[in-house]
Amino acid sequence: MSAKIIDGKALAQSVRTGLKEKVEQFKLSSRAPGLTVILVGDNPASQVYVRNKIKACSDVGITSKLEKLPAETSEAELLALLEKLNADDSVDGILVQLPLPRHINEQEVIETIRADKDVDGFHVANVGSVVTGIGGFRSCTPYGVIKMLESVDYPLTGAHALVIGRSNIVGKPMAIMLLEKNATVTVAHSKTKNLKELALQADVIVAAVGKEKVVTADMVKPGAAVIDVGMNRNAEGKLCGDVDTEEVAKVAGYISPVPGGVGPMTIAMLLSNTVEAYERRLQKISQ
Ligand SMILES: Nc1nc2c(c(=O)[nH]1)N[C@@H](CN(C=O)c1ccc(C(=O)N[C@@H](CCC(=O)O)C(=O)O)cc1)CN2
Repeated sequence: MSAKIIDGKALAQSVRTGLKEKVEQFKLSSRAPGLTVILVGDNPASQVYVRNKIKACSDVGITSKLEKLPAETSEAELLALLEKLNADDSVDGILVQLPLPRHINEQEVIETIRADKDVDGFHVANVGSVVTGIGGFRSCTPYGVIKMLESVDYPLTGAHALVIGRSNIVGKPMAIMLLEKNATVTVAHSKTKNLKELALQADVIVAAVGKEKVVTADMVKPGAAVIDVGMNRNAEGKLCGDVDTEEVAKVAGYISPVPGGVGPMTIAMLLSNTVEAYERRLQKISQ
């Protein structure tokens, strides 16, 4: 068997085209949606991701602003900036690029962003809303994974899904979103003893560990959908995911590669959340 590729780059482009049309309509009667991105310090990967987010905003017509702060910025200074942005009516979405320098408490920062401007979907109120099924912004990476599975009409109802990794921004919300789609979900992590046994039972595997070749061909049930969320560098310094893509593709039914899979979808779903934040705010104002 040779797996079908779930092309995140192409899917992200089609999401962005849809958003662009929406934003053009908004601009005819009102203003464009606005996103402020905050980057603290000079982490090279974060600089690339932030640049890509700003460019993606511009491509779909979202007004974006980048607040670049030095690595020595204190937590109090960052929180004060967030309070200012929370109160600014021209700002629909706020995003603080992670990771933050070690002296800043990430959770404190996330909780300071107004939940209705938290387009990353990391605020505890948004996580809680998604868990209870009452709405809220969805964390962009797992939201992108769901869109990728839906794009190939993967039947999630009754499927056994294995999420490998339990981070707050990917693993845990991923499990909830798969559950919402009526999958039977298992979450594996660094203390899981029988990973291979669990993986062989799975119809869907989402690998979000941050370690090369955590998922190998001998762990995959023939025909399974394998979504790679890892972002690692191999021995040659080349970007790779958590899945041994070349070998797993011989067994799986669907596979999403790194690069060109979940990464572009993370940015597309950020744009989608920003547009949603804008629409919700307009609705509130007109009520
Ligand atoms: N505030 C946030 N911080 C971080 C998030 C997030 O969703 N919100 N996620 C990651 C980084 N990230 C977005 O910020 C991100 C990572 C990777 C990609 C991507 O498109 N990757 C490309 C490859 C890029 C390359 O060549 O280096 C791909 O997979 O094709 C997009 C977004 C942590 N921080």
